[in-house]
Amino acid sequence: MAAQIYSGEKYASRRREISANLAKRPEFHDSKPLPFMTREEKILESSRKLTLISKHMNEIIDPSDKRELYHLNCEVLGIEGNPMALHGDMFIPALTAQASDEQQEKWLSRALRREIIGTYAQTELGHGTNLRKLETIATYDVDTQEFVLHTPQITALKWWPGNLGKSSNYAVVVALMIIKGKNYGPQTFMVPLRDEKTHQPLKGITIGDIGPKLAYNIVDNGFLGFDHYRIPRTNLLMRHTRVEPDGTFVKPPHAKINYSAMVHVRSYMITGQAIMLAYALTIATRYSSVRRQGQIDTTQPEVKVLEYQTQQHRLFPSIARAYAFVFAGAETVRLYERVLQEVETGNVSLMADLHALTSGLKSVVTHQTAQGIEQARMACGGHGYSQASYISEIFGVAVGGCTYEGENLVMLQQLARYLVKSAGLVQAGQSSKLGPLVAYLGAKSDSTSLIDRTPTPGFAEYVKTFQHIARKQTLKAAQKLFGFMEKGDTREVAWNKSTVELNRASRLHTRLYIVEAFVRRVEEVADPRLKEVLTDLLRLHVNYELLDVAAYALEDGFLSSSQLDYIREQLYFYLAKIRPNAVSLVDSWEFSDRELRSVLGRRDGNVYENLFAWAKASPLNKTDVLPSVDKYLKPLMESARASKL
Ligand SMILES: CCCCCCCC/C=C\CCC/C=C/C(=O)SCCNC(=O)CCNC(=O)[C@H](O)C(C)(C)COP(=O)(O)OP(=O)(O)OC[C@H]1O[C@@H](n2cnc3c(N)ncnc32)[C@H](O)[C@@H]1OP(=O)(O)O
Ligand SMILES: Cc1cc2nc3c(=O)[nH]c(=O)nc-3n(C[C@H](O)[C@H](O)[C@H](O)COP(=O)(O)OP(=O)(O)OC[C@H]3O[C@@H](n4cnc5c(N)ncnc54)[C@H](O)[C@@H]3O)c2cc1C
Repeated sequence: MAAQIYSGEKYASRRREISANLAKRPEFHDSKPLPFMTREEKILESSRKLTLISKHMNEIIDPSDKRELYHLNCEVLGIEGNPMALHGDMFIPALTAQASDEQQEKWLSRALRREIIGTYAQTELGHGTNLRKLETIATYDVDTQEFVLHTPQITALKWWPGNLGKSSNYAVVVALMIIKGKNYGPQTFMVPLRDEKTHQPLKGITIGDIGPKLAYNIVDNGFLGFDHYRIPRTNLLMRHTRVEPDGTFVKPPHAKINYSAMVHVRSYMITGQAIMLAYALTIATRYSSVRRQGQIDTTQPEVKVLEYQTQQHRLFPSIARAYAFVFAGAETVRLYERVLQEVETGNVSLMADLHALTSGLKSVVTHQTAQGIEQARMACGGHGYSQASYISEIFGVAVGGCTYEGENLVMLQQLARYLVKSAGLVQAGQSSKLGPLVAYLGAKSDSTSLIDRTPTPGFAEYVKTFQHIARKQTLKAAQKLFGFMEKGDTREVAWNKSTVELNRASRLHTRLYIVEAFVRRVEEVADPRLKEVLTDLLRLHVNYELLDVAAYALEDGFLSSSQLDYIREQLYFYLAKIRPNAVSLVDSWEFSDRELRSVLGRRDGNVYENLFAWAKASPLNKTDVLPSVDKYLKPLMESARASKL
């Protein structure tokens, strides 16, 4: 099963080897539990381990293999980030996709050798979503052939970029490019921030950390201001866009080609989110198979809480989603790598499809992941609320994904633009022009769903039902938009009046895609035992997801209430059928205890002993009487006692 999750036996077994190697190297392990450390201690500890990784990486992994590096980072550094998180996630991808060969020789090679540390500085105090209204300006000075970076007002301060505050000495900065008074929109520049030897900020740069956040606090998200700060013309990233010495602008082959670093993260983060969801479910499912509370048969001992149907309903659909997301994530990464290669040859034809797909997936997956993690926390009762479970940190890190790389409701609208165009083609009788991701929009629905109308409905009946729902909602939302426009609204006003419906269409389209990705993967599985378990999980998935969106199919009679009853019964049947395999389904992700960092979710199942040992190690228990008691509580009690006398 691990080979299914990790798209092949090779990587699955490499993960095991890497974990086994690290188990023998105590210097790579957390020196104490992360929840017992201050933010400063965590950053120090993470930097220590980062240095070890840089020194010994070649002995443990193939550093050219992104996935091996990712696993090494998960084991050693964990999810709370590290001082070079953005260096790998965005700085290097931005240089790879946007720097010219010459620029890559100068900077990318140094970045890859970790001679310099960089980040991606785009968002500002006043603007994150609307990139065209960024306020940092890069004005071209033809005389000196330099760009002058400037922060004209407080809202123009860069704000949020990861590792900008304290760790990075370079950044890929996004600024509005002005040449001879003309605004050429957001462009990307390579900008030195700190002296390479002293790490002091360079003259003209104001820089610092933005303070603690909900989670992800090892990362020093930062602020950055420029005071007429000059960089050479050749620091504009010029793989696709160019500015000649005389200020002539040479257009890229696609207007949004500079957004590639964002598309990179959106493509990879689907897998990252699946893994965080699986972390939380591993903890909650293991704990639920140890925790005993209450009885189902009063003549029998107390049961494991995993026997309760409600507990299964709380956890198992999310287990299925974690599998579905990791399968969908593998597809997005493949498409991203393909588009990256094609763009290199000047072919930008798939950029719009990739952008639409990743915009929808990032939104739906992060939202459902956060929901699933929070349910997993609640499924652990009181102990879920303790940081010993580590689920609150997993939640905090994962839920950030709803905001970063494009606020979810905004990104759903990006997909909606694509769907509306596709609906326009259908309306114009040009369905043959629809791309493969939306070809279903041009098909005709059956009059009713065939679920429960054939002896054993296959996945095709479910897929058709999801297609019917997504198609109906897309065409309806597009019609609403077109209707407002016909009545005289501008497109923008009409759009704003239709966005709740349009975003619904985007979600339904994306959920259909996720179901199809799951079906595609299960169909490929050859091993019959594995296929049976995955088929059960997929059946749970399709029934659960369909119930969740059934209102759309009930309202036009595509599904009847008796079919809905059938779907509910199927769901309950598969909850029970999956129960014996539930622990194996989460164990198949093969997370080591070190990677999971959860006292509650350890493989040995000794929950109570482990919790007690953890509590005893809490910094508060170092002494029996705290200074706060000596200083305040004792005098308070003493004076209360004295006044009674
Ligand atoms: C196993 C590995 C796991 C790895 C896991 C990694 C986890 C990493 C963890 C943590 C890292 C966190 C790092 C976070 C970083 C950041 O947050 S960086 C900042 C991100 N910011 C955003 O995402 C901003 C969102 N806003 C936008 O993207 C844009 O403003 C916009 C909303 C897309 C609008 O852009 P713009 O105003 O320029 O657009 P318009 O002029 O209106 O044009 C819209 C048309 O452009 C098309 N478009 C937009 N983007 C793209 C694209 N990228 N590619 C192709 N086409 C694009 C869009 O479709 C419209 O086309 P149309 O007119 O034909 O409809
Ligand atoms: C953990 C984390 C890490 C980050 N790392 C980085 C980084 O490394 N580099 C970087 O540059 N940035 C980074 N960011 C910033 C992040 O990309 C932005 O916060 C994000 O893109 C959202 O933009 P915003 O903050 O401007 O939200 P806003 O756009 O102000 O959103 C506020 C509300 O307005 C709504 N809204 C906005 N526009 C529209 C619209 N057109 N239609 C309808 N509703 C709208 C949103 O849906 C939301 O409900 C990070 C953020 C976080 C949380």
